[in-house]
Amino acid sequence: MTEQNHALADADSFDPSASSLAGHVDQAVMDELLSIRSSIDNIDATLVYLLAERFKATQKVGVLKATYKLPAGDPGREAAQIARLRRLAEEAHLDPAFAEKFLNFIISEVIRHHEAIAEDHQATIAQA
Ligand SMILES: O=C(O)C(=O)C[C@]1(C(=O)O)C=C[C@@H](O)C=C1
Repeated sequence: MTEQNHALADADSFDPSASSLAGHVDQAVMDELLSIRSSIDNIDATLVYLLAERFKATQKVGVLKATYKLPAGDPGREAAQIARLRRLAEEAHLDPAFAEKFLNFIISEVIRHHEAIAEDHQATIAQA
């Protein structure tokens, strides 16, 4: 999404019928598109809630790891989880390469958070 589109799509004023196609396609086609998009809207909202819950859990892991000076990353856990999610993706007819890329993207952000938590923890200890 471009900066300009981002400004237009303010979360508080979400217009489910917003579209650059408005006025350019047949109304019946537009109605069908909007009907499908209502499911996409629910799924995207669910994804945000799911990710928020996941980051709440990994935040706790970050604090635990910082407290006990454990490394941010756990390659053994990552490999096991990636293999599992690739299998689940195949069963669900989702591209397993995409599932792996998506998980790696999330995990790299989690590791960044873990490192920041560990730095804060060390700074707090140094001050005491
Ligand atoms: O389970 C952990 O140890 C985590 O830190 C969480 C998590 C993840 O986001 O799934 C992140 C980093 C690790 O490399 C492995 C897994």
